[in-house]
Amino acid sequence: MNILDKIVIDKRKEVDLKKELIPIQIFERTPYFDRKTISLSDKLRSSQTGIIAEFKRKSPSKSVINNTVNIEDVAMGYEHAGACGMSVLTDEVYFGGFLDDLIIARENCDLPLLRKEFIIDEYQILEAKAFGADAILLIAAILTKDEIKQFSELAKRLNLDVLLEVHNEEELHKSLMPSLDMLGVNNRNLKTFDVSLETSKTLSKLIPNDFVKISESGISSIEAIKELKPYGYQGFLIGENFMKTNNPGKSAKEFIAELNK
Ligand SMILES: O=P(O)(O)OC[C@@H](O)[C@@H](O)c1c[nH]c2ccccc12
Repeated sequence: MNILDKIVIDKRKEVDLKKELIPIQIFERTPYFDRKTISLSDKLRSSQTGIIAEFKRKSPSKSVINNTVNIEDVAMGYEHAGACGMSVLTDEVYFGGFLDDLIIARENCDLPLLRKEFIIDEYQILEAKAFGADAILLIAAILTKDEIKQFSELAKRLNLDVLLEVHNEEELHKSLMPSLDMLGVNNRNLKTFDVSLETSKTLSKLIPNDFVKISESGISSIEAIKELKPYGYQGFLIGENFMKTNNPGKSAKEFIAELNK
């Protein structure tokens, strides 16, 4: 069994338990549920740099990345740095994140927030809205075509943007549909952890231009971004490169300033 299969099995158990503890109707009565969201895809379309900076404490491929910084400081730091959006990992077991991180980020910055989660149930989409997210991630590798359609249409009804993540041609073909806003190519294979920017380059020409294209993972230099831009990428999702430093906001600021030169 690969790591992705394992994550999905654990996630199913987690979501089933949560559903018993906190019924879905509670989310509809929370203050953020009717909040006017900020569109990440719109911001990326008009951005020069397109950096989506991620808050990630640990990962299955790297174990601990940063256990000391707090999310308040990082959310403020990423906004001050000029990031276009912020991605918040909410999976606890494998990535050391919490759903509360989303609320804390929401209270400390006005960036569009992407809930980075292994979404396998509509419940998690309502939860994302209640906890202040502006966008959700859907991972093609763990969803059927029907699920992608059903989940993305629900997200649209809640005014959440949808980022659909693919890693190969087959996943891309089953996923293209109008209810998606952004198409993300993950340079990291979630089953083997191999990272290659070539994945973004090869898949770019198969993504129609009505979707905002995002290159995800393994981006650690200005050169990488300059290399990817000609392939039509408008968004760049960067986690570890910022989070491995003791001041992720500061390193994002330096990176974005360099990119703007
Ligand atoms: O830390 P990196 O290599 O810059 O990667 C960030 C982000 O792309 C990565 O965390 C990610 C992309 N897709 C995911 C799906 C689930 C969990 C994590 C991810």
